[in-house]
Formats: sequence, structure tokens, C-alpha cells
Amino acid sequence: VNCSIIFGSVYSSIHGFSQEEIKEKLLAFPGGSIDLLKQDSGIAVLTINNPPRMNAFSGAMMVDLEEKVTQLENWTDGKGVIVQGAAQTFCSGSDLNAVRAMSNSQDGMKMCMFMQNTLTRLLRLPLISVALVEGNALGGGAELTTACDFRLMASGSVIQFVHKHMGLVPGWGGAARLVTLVGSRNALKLLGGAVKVDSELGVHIGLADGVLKVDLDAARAETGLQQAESWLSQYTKGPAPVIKAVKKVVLSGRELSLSDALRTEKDIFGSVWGGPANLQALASKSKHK
Ligand SMILES: CC[C@@H](C(=O)O)C(=O)SCCNC(=O)CCNC(=O)[C@H](O)C(C)(C)COP(=O)(O)OP(=O)(O)OC[C@H]1O[C@@H](n2cnc3c(N)ncnc32)[C@H](O)[C@@H]1OP(=O)(O)O
Repeated sequence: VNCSIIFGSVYSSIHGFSQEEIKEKLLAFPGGSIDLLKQDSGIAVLTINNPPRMNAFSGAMMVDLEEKVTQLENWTDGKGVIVQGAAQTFCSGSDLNAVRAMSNSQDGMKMCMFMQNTLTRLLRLPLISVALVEGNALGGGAELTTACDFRLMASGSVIQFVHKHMGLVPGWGGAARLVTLVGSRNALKLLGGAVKVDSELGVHIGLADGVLKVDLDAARAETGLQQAESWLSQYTKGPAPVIKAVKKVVLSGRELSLSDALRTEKDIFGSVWGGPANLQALASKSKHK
């Protein structure tokens, strides 16, 4: 299936972008990690892990994220991915120490292109993705939530595009994705007012797809991650090639012109038609009651 049009990066050498050059600069800012756990269920957990800085992204973590996205792109048995933060908070954006050291506009633009590439590839993964938002998702952390197909919010959590307070606008693709998610009027309000979006407002404007349950009986209570896994598993039941095909047809419909989307849908359809899951369903004369 020729899906390169919907799975590529945004910037390459033709845009004057050198991935290796910016990686080298980013690696000068160490700390934290991005941890990937691929599970037999076909659902992976990607953890933004830098608790001393409220999971802010060091330069090394930006590079690490790109590497983990590559691993997910190559995960044949994968069906879904949950993006979470370590230690009960999501992510407080860029590490402000790195931002200060890279505050000239050339470096800022290169970092922005690098992160746009990575987050675009995250959103375009042939996996169904969920951001599990506990605690704060601020600045680049808010942008990261929009690079997932769905967002689940814990009560008390906040998604806030704080960029205006930093004299900035989103640069990791968060504004473009936000407009697609909540419409341009809501996006203007959220960015112009640096609004704190709690779970209630998130659901109301369509930014959040669900709110995690609070069970006062601690012994019975499911963790946020367990709840997110069971929520996501509603959509990942079945063989990986079929779930991947589901994500790809939706992605092409979302990103391509109608003619290109239709042609891509035909190719993706061809990849599952007559495949093992299709033949098995036909043989079992299944009814959909
Ligand atoms: C390029 C711009 C944009 C982008 O990339 O698109 C950005 O993301 S810029 C960054 C935007 N984010 C922020 O401005 C967040 C700033 N932090 C806060 O508002 C608060 O720290 C918090 C996240 C609301 C948490 O508050 P609180 O619970 O009171 O904890 P502390 O403030 O004491 O934080 C603990 C510890 O974490 C450090 N920290 C928090 N965020 C960052 C960050 N983004 N970069 C670096 N360090 C961060 C904070 O400084 C504390 O450290 P210590 O003082 O050493 O304890």
C-alpha cells in the first residue's frame, strides 16, 4: 500500500532542515527519558519521564521521543498506544533551562521543526493513540496531547496552552491540531486567553474524550493507566492488520483531499480484503447482532 503521503514527516532537507544537526544540539541538554513499554495486548505505554521538572522535555528527551516513535512505526503487532506522564502529572512543556539556552530564533525554529516532525509522525502512527492526562499538560505538554487521537482527563487535571504568557504561540503543531479538534473559535479562546481547560470544559468543547472515574474505595480503584487501557481496548479488539487499517483510512480521510483519500482507502481496503481475518469471518458466517 503506498501510504507514504500520510506517514511522512513535514520537514526534510528540501526545507533546509537537517535532523542530525538539531539532534546534536538537543543532546547537549540531558535529563529525563521517554520510556516505551510494548505489551502483548498490542497496546504500548509511552511515558514522559522527568519528574524533578514536572516531566518537562529536555533536549535529550526530544531525541528519545523521535527514536521511540520510530520503534512504534515498526511495531508490526501494535494496535494502540497510551501517552502518559510519570509520577501523576503529564508534561510541563519544554525544559525552560534548554529554552533559555536556545532562545535565538534559528535554534528555536530548528527545535520547532524537529518536534513538529516527531509529533506529526506520532499522530500518523498506524496505531490508535490516547493521551492520558493526569496533573498538568502545559505549553508543549498541551501540544503533545493534541498529537494523539484521543485525550482522557483525570479530574483535577488541566490542559493549558500557556504560550501567550511566555510571549509565544504554539510551535510544535499544537495550534493547527487544536483548530481541527475544537474549531477555530474555541482554539482562539484557548490560545488567546491561555485558558485552563479542566476535564469538564475539555469534554464540553470536544478536546477531551472522557473523564477518568474516581473510586473512593482505594482497594477497588483502577489506576488512570488501567482505565485508559480498558477504554482504548474497546477500539483495539481484533487482529493488528485490521486495527492498523482502521486507523489508516481515518487518517487519510482526515489529512488528504477527497480524491487522494478515496484512492488511499481503496489501497488500504485491498490490503485487508481476502486477508486472514476477512476469510475467517466469511467462513464463520458471522452475524452482527
Ligand atoms: C517553547 C515554548 C513552549 C513549547 O515548547 O511549545 C513551552 O513548552 S515553554 C514551557 C511551558 N511550561 C511552563 O512554563 C511550565 C512552568 N512551570 C509551572 O508553571 C509549574 O512549575 C507547574 C508545572 C505548574 C508545577 O507547579 P508546582 O506544582 O508548584 O511545582 P514547581 O513549580 O515547584 O515545579 C517543580 C519543579 O519543576 C520545575 N519545572 C516545572 N516546569 C518546568 C519546565 N517547563 N522546565 C524546567 N523546569 C520545570 C520547577 O522549576 C521546579 O524545579 P525546582 O525549583 O528545582 O524544584
